[in-house]
Amino acid sequence: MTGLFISFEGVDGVGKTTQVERLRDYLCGRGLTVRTTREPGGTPLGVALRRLLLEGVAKQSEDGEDGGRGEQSEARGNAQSNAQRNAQCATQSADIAHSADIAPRAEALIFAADRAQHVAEVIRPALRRGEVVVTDRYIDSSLAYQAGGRELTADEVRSLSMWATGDLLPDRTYLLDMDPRRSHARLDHSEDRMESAGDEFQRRTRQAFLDLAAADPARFVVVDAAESVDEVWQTIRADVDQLIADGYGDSRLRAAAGAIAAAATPAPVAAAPALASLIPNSADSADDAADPDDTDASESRERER
Ligand SMILES: Nc1ncnc2c1ncn2[C@@H]1O[C@H](COP(=O)(O)OP(=O)(O)OP(=O)(O)O)[C@@H](O)[C@H]1O
Ligand SMILES: Cc1cn([C@H]2C[C@H](O)[C@@H](COP(=O)(O)O)O2)c(=O)[nH]c1=O
Repeated sequence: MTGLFISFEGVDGVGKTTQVERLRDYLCGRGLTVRTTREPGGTPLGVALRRLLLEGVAKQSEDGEDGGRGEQSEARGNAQSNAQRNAQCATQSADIAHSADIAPRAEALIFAADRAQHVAEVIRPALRRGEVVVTDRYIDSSLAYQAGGRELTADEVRSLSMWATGDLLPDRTYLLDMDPRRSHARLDHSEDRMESAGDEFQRRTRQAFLDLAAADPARFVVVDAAESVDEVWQTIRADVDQLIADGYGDSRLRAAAGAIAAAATPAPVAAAPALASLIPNSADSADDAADPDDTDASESRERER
């Protein structure tokens, strides 16, 4: 039996984390097991990768010093000898003291590595247990930021991510959309490496998200994130109620559809069985999500995009 896989997407500060928490509380309150998680950083490996991606790597001066960040001695030694080699061969090398910290392709690979670990360690096991997985960012962030923002090709980034995940896509993606200049103003921390990529980068990223949503209306729901927290939540809640009532997920979710209808309807006792009877029986289609290492697994979530 499969669980239900939901992702939240959007540019920085649109309110994803806020709505992930609302959805978790709502579904937990109805007796479902909900696993909330995020990218990058949903696993111990991911936490280390997140630090690299958001804080960047220490710049090396020509004499090999690491700018005071105290990197591990082995890494420093390697970089130092590179710096020395560069100094001897100045015509063929960039000045590493002033080079960009992470190249776009390297960045895409690190996000994909984070996602591969995340799917293997957290998402697939939870879906196999029939849980609801709610992730704060997933593959569409790579398509929007690394393809839209950094201007790698969408095909490259998609192939990389689909390989990393064994083609696992969410059942539903909520795209919280608003002008990044306004959403960034909501942030109460200093900008990280991605957030400080510039207005034009953020504009391209937002547009890429909107293009992705337009191309896959069955998976995406676009929500106006400039509305209040409550208004945004009401839109999501209405959709998730419908999603569950329509029969996504396993029998526990179908049972929950009755509970949700009961909570929302003044005459719940009569309404719940009627709703349950509308939900298709998915006993023969529901199975494990596809696993790159499990050739017998269902392909219900393996959708080519
Ligand atoms: N609809 C809203 N209206 C006004 N403020 C909001 C709204 N939603 C969230 N906020 C506030 O905006 C800030 C950012 O919200 P949140 O952390 O949920 O965004 P996010 O999209 O997860 O950000 P990030 O991309 O940096 O992880 C928080 O202070 C939050 O309370
Ligand atoms: C998954 C993913 C994320 N990003 C970017 C988007 C954000 O700027 C940061 C993550 O920070 P948050 O506070 O957790 O939102 O990383 C990306 O560029 N590509 C990705 O695949």
